[in-house]
Amino acid sequence: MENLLLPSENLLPFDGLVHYHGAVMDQKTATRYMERLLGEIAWEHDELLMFGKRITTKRKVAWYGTRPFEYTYSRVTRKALPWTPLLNELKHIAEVESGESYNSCLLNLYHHGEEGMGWHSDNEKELLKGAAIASMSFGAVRKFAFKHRDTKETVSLYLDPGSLLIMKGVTQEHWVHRLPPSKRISQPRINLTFRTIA
Ligand SMILES: O=C(O)CCC(=O)C(=O)O
Ligand SMILES: [Fe+2]
Repeated sequence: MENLLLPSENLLPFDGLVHYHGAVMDQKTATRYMERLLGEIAWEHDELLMFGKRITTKRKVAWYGTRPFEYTYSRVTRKALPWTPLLNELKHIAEVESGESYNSCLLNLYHHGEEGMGWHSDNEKELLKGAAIASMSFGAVRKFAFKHRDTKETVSLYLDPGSLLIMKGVTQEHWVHRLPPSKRISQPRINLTFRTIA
């Protein structure tokens, strides 16, 4: 499926700014980065507290920072792993494309389409409020959706390998987003969100 969108267009009708840049590298380069990310990142199953119980996610995650930041989500505190040359290359691409800067990166590995992420916003207290978040995707094409907290309006698009999606302004205050599961997809996908810890 095609997204006929220009990066200059805001995908949201109001209350935030979301720009889809599409692929920001050629597909051979994107495939190479997918392989390197699979091999070089310290992937771990995520532990969450849900209804007071400790649960382990099927998807794998990793969190890296340019400094040893601490970050708490779903009541679990984590310390950022030390920055790597690979992440530096990808952060540079995200910064040049978006004209913004970042100091940390949360990575998610979805082994196949049945793994996804539920509705949430990226509004953890450690994040610099209003700062841009750059989402870079590799591997399987997956659908990504936004839903307005009050009007329940939804906006969705497909995220291609090597693509960049920028969320900024008041987006996280008014919209939640998710990666819906899809039974038909058997290939893995990796997503990186470059963020700014205050
Ligand atoms: O995998 C994605 O595209 C979304 C990831 C996400 O929303 C997050 O890490 O907060
Ligand atoms: Fe998110």
